[in-house]
Amino acid sequence: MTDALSDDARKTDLQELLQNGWETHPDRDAITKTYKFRNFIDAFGFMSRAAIHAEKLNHHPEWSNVYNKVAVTLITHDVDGISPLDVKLARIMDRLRES
Ligand SMILES: C[C@H](O)[C@H](O)[C@H]1CNC2=NC(N)=NC(=O)C2=N1
Repeated sequence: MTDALSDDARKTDLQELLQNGWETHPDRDAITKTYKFRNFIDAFGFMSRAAIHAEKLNHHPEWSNVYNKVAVTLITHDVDGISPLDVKLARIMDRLRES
């Protein structure tokens, strides 16, 4: 169990993610991003690497893949909103995307 993202962290951590291509979900207190890759293998490789981190954190993305795109939504179901775990996983995914 984790806590919802604090008001302070919404002004700092969340803003930083919004500068980096994340968007707030229109209907939920969640963040979304669609990553685009060169091809399906690169997209699936990203998902495989992200999945290992997600499992280690015990925090799992809602995501879908179509060919070279991976659409990600991050939310913490336990708090029905964004928590520090979503910030953590978002940063990891951005880092994996670059490598
Ligand atoms: C019981 C288990 O710890 C919980 O269901 C975890 C697993 N993964 C999770 N993933 C996400 N995204 N949100 C959660 O609240 C969550 N909870």
